[in-house]
Amino acid sequence: MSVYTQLSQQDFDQICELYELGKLISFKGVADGIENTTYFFNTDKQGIQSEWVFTLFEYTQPQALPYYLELYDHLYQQGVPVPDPLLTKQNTRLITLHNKPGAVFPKLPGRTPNELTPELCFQCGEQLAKFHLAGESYPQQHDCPKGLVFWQTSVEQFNELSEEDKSLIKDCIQRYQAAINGLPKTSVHGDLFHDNVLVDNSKITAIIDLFNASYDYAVYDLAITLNDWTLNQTHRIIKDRYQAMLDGYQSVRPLSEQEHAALPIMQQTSAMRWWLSRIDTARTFQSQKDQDTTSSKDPNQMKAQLLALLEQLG
Ligand SMILES: Nc1ncnc2c1ncn2[C@@H]1O[C@H](COP(=O)(O)OP(=O)(O)OP(=O)(O)O)[C@@H](O)[C@H]1O
Ligand SMILES: N[C@@H](CCO)C(=O)O
Repeated sequence: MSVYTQLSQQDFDQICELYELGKLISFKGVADGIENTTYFFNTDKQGIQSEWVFTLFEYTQPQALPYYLELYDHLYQQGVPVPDPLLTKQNTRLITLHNKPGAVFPKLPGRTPNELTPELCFQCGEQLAKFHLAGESYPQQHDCPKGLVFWQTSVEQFNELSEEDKSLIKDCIQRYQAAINGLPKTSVHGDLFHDNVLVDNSKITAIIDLFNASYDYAVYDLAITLNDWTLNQTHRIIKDRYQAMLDGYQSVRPLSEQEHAALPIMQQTSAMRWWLSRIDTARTFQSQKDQDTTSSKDPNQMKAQLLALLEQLG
């Protein structure tokens, strides 16, 4: 479920007016995604029909939105295939609707990939490395709200965690802290799971959902991506996919020796990070939404991933 706020024809007429998009043809809510309300809508301006995406931000911290939207634009200008958020007549990228911030993006071609072939993993690695290189010149820096401080606090506070879970997490945090000194940082996507990529004709056409982006370690971002794209259902590494993603990444941005050495602990950190943030999301849903929470993802999958990665990577 990803339509938390029901939008009407009047809302879309207002959006068309604010962005000078011409006449509304149709609109429909999008059933993917978790955190935001997403709609597709079509317009006609002087006979030219266009497709758009409207996102109403339900949970993203409003003060961080300019950072994300300008990052989209920065990456787009450098040739990374992200949708460039539209400017309104007033030259802003954000509008307010139902007392919440919202933005319009061009609807890019393609669909979430069904099959993560080694060829697609190679392309994803290439695109991520291009993202990291382009991200180096982005002037704004933003810490990930789901970073070290969040891990340290939530491991103490979440009563969903057993004592054994807590020591597993604390051990992971310690090893992360020992590995990071001197690792290069850049603007990272932070959530390049395969459902944040669109594919058309076996080619990646878009990278979407930059709302977990931050200034962070490039190799940590690669680890997040590897964990989603190159592990099987029981969290075992699928070697040809894993190697293909690393090759694709390094064809654009070779990893340093230190980054290579840090990769296993970064993969474990990624599993730990999503374990904690999935618990956090489930808590937020329970406290703020009187509705079906089945769309929030299972935190225990990430605990299992962490355990499997510890077994495989040491
Ligand atoms: N610019 C775009 N072009 C085409 N489709 C898009 C675009 N942006 C979003 N979508 C579609 O809308 C869906 C939901 O978008 P998005 O992933 O941003 O939502 P979300 O609620 O933030 O998701 P998440 O759970 O990953 O945080 C995507 O899976 C994709 O199908
Ligand atoms: N990709 C994340 C959801 C991000 O909103 C997860 O699998 O938990």
